[in-house]
Amino acid sequence: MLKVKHLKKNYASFSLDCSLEVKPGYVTGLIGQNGAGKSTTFKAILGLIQCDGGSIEIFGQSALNEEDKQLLGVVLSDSGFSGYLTISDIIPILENLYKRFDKSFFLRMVNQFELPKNKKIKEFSTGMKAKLKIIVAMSHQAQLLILDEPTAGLDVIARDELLDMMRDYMAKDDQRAILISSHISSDLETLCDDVYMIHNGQVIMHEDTDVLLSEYALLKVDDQQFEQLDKAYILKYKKESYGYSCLTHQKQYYRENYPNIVLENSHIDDVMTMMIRGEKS
Ligand SMILES: Nc1ncnc2c1ncn2[C@@H]1O[C@H](COP(=O)(O)OP(=O)(O)OP(=O)(O)O)[C@@H](O)[C@H]1O
Repeated sequence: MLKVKHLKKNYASFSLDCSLEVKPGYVTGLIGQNGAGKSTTFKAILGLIQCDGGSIEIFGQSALNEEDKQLLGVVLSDSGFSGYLTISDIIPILENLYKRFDKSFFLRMVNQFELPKNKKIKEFSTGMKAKLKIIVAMSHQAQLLILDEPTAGLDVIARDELLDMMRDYMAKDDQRAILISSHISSDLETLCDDVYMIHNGQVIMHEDTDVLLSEYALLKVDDQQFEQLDKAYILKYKKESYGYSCLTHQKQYYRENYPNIVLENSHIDDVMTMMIRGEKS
């Protein structure tokens, strides 16, 4: 559905070189620190900024045509309707923009999230604006959703509701897909099928979320255990006050061969931190 190969964008003090793929039926996450290049990647995919190299294939083509734009739902941090409009004002705009705009779904979601229909959007709270953007992106039965930090600024309950909404959206059609970025790794862990980690404009890891959660682990070892440890399956290690923490993608190997070592299940945040701050073994 979306294939990005060595997408390049150069700014004065930043260079992006990103490859990723989003398959039909998949929710793919893009995770990275502030300034890692997530928004630049999303904007380049959408043709909103000029690329300096690489290729993008979206819906089997190298550029988005008008027809394909109907198949796309987008949330960007700096996108949205004029703050002077109300939800009632934007309904006819959406009807005009999208052939498959589903007004009853849109209104159902607006009611579910208790968004006021006749209040100017500029008077909405951050969370209300975020909810409206996602509802708009989902209301025309798009095949691919590209969501840059859609849950930013939302409280736990609202985030949960929106994650459920994304799951429902996926469940309705097995050819749909979502590319989503988030700072909140728990969102990605429960929603995404696979995750790309981006750092300084480079993809430093791509893994299925199931594998990440079931086969990756942190070993906590003292200096002596570290010396004796087979490092064949240690991706990164970091010096700690007690010795070392080591990231492995072969939890079972260390569980079987080093039964006395403390082994902690890792979360996406741990893996990300180790991949960025750890030393290569
Ligand atoms: N128009 C621009 N001109 C110059 N530099 C830019 C421009 N847009 C982005 N950058 C730089 O590119 C880098 C990546 O920015 P980007 O917005 O893609 O990061 P991000 O991963 O989305 O971060 P965040 O999570 O903070 O939104 C940053 O160093 C940023 O300063």
